[in-house]
Amino acid sequence: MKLSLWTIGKNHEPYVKAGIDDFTKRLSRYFPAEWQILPVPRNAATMAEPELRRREGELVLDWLKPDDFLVALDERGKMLSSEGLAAFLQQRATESTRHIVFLIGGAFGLDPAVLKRAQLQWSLSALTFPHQLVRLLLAEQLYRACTILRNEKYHHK
Ligand SMILES: C[S@@+](CC[C@H](N)C(=O)[O-])C[C@H]1O[C@@H](n2cnc3c(N)ncnc32)[C@H](O)[C@@H]1O
Repeated sequence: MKLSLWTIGKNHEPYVKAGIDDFTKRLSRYFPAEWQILPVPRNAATMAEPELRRREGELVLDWLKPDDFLVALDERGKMLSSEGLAAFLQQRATESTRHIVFLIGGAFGLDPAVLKRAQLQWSLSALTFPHQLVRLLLAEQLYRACTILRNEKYHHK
């Protein structure tokens, strides 16, 4: 099962890049994992928020393959414990999901059409985080979930 981590916007900022690289490398020991940074639509600066969200949404829907399992990160989504995330990965692997796409939205969040396409809308917290920090949290939480699945010493309760 492959894990893709998609985000819209700029490259990883240096203040999070080292951590993202580290956790993504660790995560790759369990599942093939890669980042995809989708480009911001042209003329984004001149677009109103709903238009930008819609254009970004079209891009995402274009990139997705029909059998991709989409997890949209959204603060209004379902909250999971780390054990819950581990159970989710286990279930997807058991059900022979080939590819999970974890999607982080741009500055104005995700388009309703993308949220509708998602099989899971996942909230990390009721707080709103900047998308650069969400990248780091996502990589770390996926790695943590994998260590839980393998009973490895990383996650302490
Ligand atoms: C700056 S936030 C966008 C906030 C936007 N105003 C909204 O209401 O969605 C950028 C992206 O980071 C992710 N994000 C931020 N906080 C999050 C949270 N608590 N849980 C899950 N994802 C979050 C989401 O994918 C969001 O689209």
